[in-house]
Amino acid sequence: MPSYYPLYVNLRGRRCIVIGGGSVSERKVRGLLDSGADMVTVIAPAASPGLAELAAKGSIQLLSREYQEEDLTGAFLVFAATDRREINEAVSRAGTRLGLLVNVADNADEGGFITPSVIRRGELLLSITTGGASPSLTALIRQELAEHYGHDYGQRVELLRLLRQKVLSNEFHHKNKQELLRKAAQEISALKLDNENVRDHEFIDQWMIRLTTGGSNNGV
Ligand SMILES: C[C@@]1(CC(=O)O)C2=NC(=C\c3[nH]c(c(CCC(=O)O)c3CC(=O)O)Cc3[nH]c(c(CC(=O)O)c3CCC(=O)O)/C=C3\N/C(=C\2)[C@@H](CCC(=O)O)[C@]3(C)CC(=O)O)/[C@H]1CCC(=O)O
Ligand SMILES: NC(=O)c1ccc[n+]([C@@H]2O[C@H](COP(=O)([O-])OP(=O)(O)OC[C@H]3O[C@@H](n4cnc5c(N)ncnc54)[C@H](O)[C@@H]3O)[C@@H](O)[C@H]2O)c1
Repeated sequence: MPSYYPLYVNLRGRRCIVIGGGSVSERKVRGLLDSGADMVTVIAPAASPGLAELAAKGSIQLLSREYQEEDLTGAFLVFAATDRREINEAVSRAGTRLGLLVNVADNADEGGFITPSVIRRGELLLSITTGGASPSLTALIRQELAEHYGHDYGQRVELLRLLRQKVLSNEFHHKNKQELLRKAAQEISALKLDNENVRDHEFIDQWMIRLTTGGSNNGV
């Protein structure tokens, strides 16, 4: 079994080619779009209604024909997601020869990367994999984590980003900035939040005062 190196990739401006247009392809395409990919091409003689709709909206380019090797030219990521073993294998071989990362939907070990299950809460991005051992267990764990890390985590992270910018700014002087930031993360992860709080700069200023004076945050 291979072992995997996790990383988060910025796909803006990078061509992602998906060969095959069924339900697996559609899931991968939606994952790409959710990640900010803006150059997604799907190649398949028949595409799912969802993919056709994304193409009609201009979110993806859809080429309604069979795969040819030249399709991989200029790709950054490649997904082999047809229902034909020999096509997926050919895509994987051609892509690997070109030095591209290929995901193979029906034979994980043949490809260069696998796709994890994902939870997005603003900038918080959790990903889970079992390395292909059990995609069903992966989906189950995602469900459990999604309940634990609710949608308010997006706000927590946004607030912590703003606080961190302030704490790290040149105007702010404190002997232990890292300790302050750890304390803020601990306290904000335990706090009840609503949208208003995050936009309110007074709220952040109050936090700054409380953090620097070591006061309790219960009243914020
Ligand atoms: C996480 C998720 C992300 C995504 O696809 O976006 C994902 N599979 C998901 C669901 C899912 N996939 C399958 C089932 C049916 C039940 C079952 O078979 O268990 C379910 C469950 C369901 O649908 O609920 C069938 C299946 N999957 C793969 C094979 C081929 C093989 O084993 O080689 C077959 C058999 C095909 C056949 O029957 O022939 C292969 C892969 N699937 C992966 C990812 C990669 C490893 C992930 C890991 O192990 O952690 C890997 C290795 C390669 C890759 O695709 O990158 C997404 C969950 C989304 C979510 O809910 O969050
Ligand atoms: N990795 C995963 O998460 C996962 C999950 C379930 C199934 N699978 C596997 O993924 C594969 C695809 O599953 P699906 O449910 O999306 O299948 P599907 O039957 O819904 O779709 C297959 C697609 O492949 C296209 N296709 C066939 N020949 C082609 C060619 N020569 N060039 C380009 N496109 C071609 C078809 O037009 C169709 O759009 C299967 O092998 C399945 O076993 C993977």
